[in-house]
Amino acid sequence: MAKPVQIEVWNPNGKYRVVSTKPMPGTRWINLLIQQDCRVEICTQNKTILSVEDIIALIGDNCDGVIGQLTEDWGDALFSALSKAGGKAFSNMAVGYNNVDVNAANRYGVAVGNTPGVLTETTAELAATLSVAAARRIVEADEFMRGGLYEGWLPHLFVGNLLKGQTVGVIGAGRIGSAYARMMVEGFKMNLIYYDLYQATRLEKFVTAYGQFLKANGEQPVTWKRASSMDEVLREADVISLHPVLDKTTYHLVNKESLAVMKKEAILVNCSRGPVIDEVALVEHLKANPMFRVGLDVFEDEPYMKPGLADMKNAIVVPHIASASKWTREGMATLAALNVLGKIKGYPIWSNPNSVEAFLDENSPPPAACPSIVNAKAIGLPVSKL
Ligand SMILES: NC(=O)c1ccc[n+]([C@@H]2O[C@H](COP(=O)([O-])OP(=O)(O)OC[C@H]3O[C@@H](n4cnc5c(N)ncnc54)[C@H](O)[C@@H]3O)[C@@H](O)[C@H]2O)c1
Ligand SMILES: O=C(O)[C@H](O)CO
Repeated sequence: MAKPVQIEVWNPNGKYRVVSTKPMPGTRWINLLIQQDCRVEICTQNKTILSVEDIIALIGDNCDGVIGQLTEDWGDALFSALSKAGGKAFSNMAVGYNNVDVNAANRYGVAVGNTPGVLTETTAELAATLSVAAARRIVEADEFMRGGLYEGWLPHLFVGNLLKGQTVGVIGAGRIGSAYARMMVEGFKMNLIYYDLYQATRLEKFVTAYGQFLKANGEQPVTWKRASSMDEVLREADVISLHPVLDKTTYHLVNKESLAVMKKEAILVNCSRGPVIDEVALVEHLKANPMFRVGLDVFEDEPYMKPGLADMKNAIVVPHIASASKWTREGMATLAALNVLGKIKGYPIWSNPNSVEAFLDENSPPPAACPSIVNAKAIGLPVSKL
């Protein structure tokens, strides 16, 4: 049994007990819970990643629901503890839920919530930021200036990659991948090639329409192409951004062999999950190809980087901040809380997890529904008709 953990309690006499394993941005998520007669217990322990034992101690012997984090191992042990405590509601404060054993949750009839949609543009904006920063060697140039090394303008100083008219590649053209693709096409007039298991029809229509607009104005139209394989994207694109889910089909999707088919001066960006890239192979590729550049927000062994990565000047590395805007993180907290609250109150599941704006309007009460439950069908939850 882990030692008792530090907690902050809201509405101590609430009928339902909801635990949050981390303090989360904003207060709307707390108010929405306490207004519905929940006692909210927030773990304030100064420990970045809680262990299974820590969370079992938090759950205790009476708990109606838990809001957890992507850094936590939500499997049989935690869902068993939550079920024994009388709880059937869990939500990740994240859209990705590869840290959750959904089959284990199904065995205990626990709903698994996630937070899609609210973080789409914020995440895509960081992927675009890393793309441009890598293309124009911003971090290297900043360090050069701060190091007092600048002696005046030079023709070859920090020459990087032009984006306009080049090809942007997207692996995983879902919500975020499509938003990123549009930013790079509409913002930098790049041509798109994407690979996904499903056709990104809406994205294709946007790019077609933008191309027609440019042509009507006497400019070179942009184009799109759906690749028949991931390698086709890696071979043709100048900038490639990874936005698939992490599952057994995308683990080490980018490896030594796929890196070898990429252009020697290509840019690779990863704002999905670290294990989508074989990071050991990436470090070797960066060492052997100084003109190849990466922008990484996620890492295979977070919070650690594989040996050598931190020394690479052709790598930009940031600590999993792609969804880190105030509005977005407060919205994620709200969606996660409403997933748990909705399950506790017996609400149906929202019919479109790609459109969650109704839950984010601070001036009106949220719909009486769970924004996004990934195993709703498996545990027989009804879908809202709202
Ligand atoms: N770095 C961050 O802070 C951050 C923020 C948000 C999301 N994410 C990650 O991004 C992922 C995507 O989020 P989303 O909202 O766009 O999800 P999404 O479900 O809308 O899109 C994921 C896409 O990946 C595609 N895909 C699945 N397997 C594939 C494969 N083998 N090859 C190619 N494509 C494949 C799916 O068809 C889908 O279109 C999340 O699962 C999460 O892990 C990271
Ligand atoms: O999956 C997610 O939502 C991110 O990794 C955190 O925002």
